[in-house]
Amino acid sequence: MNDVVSVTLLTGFLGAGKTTLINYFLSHHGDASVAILENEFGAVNIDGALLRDGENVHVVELSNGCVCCSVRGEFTAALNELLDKRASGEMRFERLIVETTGLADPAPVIQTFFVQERLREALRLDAVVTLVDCRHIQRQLDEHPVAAAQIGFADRILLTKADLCDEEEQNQALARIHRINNKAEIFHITQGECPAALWLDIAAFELSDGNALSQGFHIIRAADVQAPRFMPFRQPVGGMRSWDDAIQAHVFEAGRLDLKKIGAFMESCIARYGNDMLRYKGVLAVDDNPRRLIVQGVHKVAGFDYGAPWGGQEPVLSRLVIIGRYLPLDALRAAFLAAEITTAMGETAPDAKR
Ligand SMILES: Nc1nc2c(ncn2[C@@H]2O[C@H](COP(=O)(O)OP(=O)(O)OP(=O)(O)O)[C@@H](O)[C@H]2O)c(=O)[nH]1
Repeated sequence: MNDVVSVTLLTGFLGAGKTTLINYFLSHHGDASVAILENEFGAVNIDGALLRDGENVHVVELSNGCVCCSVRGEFTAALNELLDKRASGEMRFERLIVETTGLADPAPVIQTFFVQERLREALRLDAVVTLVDCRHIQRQLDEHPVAAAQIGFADRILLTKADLCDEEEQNQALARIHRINNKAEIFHITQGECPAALWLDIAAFELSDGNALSQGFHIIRAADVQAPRFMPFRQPVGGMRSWDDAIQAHVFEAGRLDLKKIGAFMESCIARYGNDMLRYKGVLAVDDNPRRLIVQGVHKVAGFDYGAPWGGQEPVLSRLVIIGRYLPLDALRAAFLAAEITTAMGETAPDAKR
């Protein structure tokens, strides 16, 4: 086993496709020996549950805050713990992928790898890889400065969801990305389909200036414009920057849900509040379906898919996390609960353990 662990910092705004990319990698590299540090903004970590398992795939979850600010100490502790377990043989992994929350500023996360001597020696930051949602990036850049920071720090950019955009929209997104960062190569990917060689072990962090690697894949070279170089944000005096207070993660929980009712709830919620629903994802138990219903969305683009069956022992619990702002929470919570299946006696269905 190599002594130094190669680290990929995977960033990109909420819903850009980070987990999808990791899953694609895992499903095509069954022998992968990898630790994945998953950071979620909300208290409930849905991504961890959506990642594929593997013998040497270790998923560590850090929830309830961003590794760039509120749980930064936990992040350092988690890195040290991973190294301890690797040294003792309890865990085997050759590489580490850190998936930040979609709201994370990469700068303090990058710093973490250089602050402690032990981390500096045992970990090598290979690249900051940023996923950019072609469909939503203009709006994200207009409304959230951190989206620009994520693009600005990228050694490599993977442009997702171009399949949802026409050519003009794609060109506009590219031009804007290029104005922020004109050094990172940009690759189109759809549904995470990306050869590992394009984002893992690319040694782009240290050589990021002037070391453009051409892999002969679908490379988009935006015009060679003179653009201002990206400048990182300054930390405000007196502490860490925290995110716009208006943005919060909300968790909705219930037992089994009536598919028609929850479908109608989601539809009306997205139609009315989609603009303020930055990101939502959920694992739901519906009707008497033995499989989980996975809900995913960014603003008004939503997807529903049946995932793995519920395990025999685990409580059947429907969970929806919405990261949003200005949402009428009480009304939404009541409407969500109203979709719960009840017995003739008015009680929730028997396996709805909460
Ligand atoms: N149409 C389309 N959908 C995509 C693409 N890539 C990802 N998605 C979908 O976008 C949604 C969000 O993808 P995730 O991989 O969960 O995004 P994420 O960046 O991990 O999200 P957060 O962890 O919440 O920030 C999912 O429904 C994906 O299936 C793509 O290239 N095209």
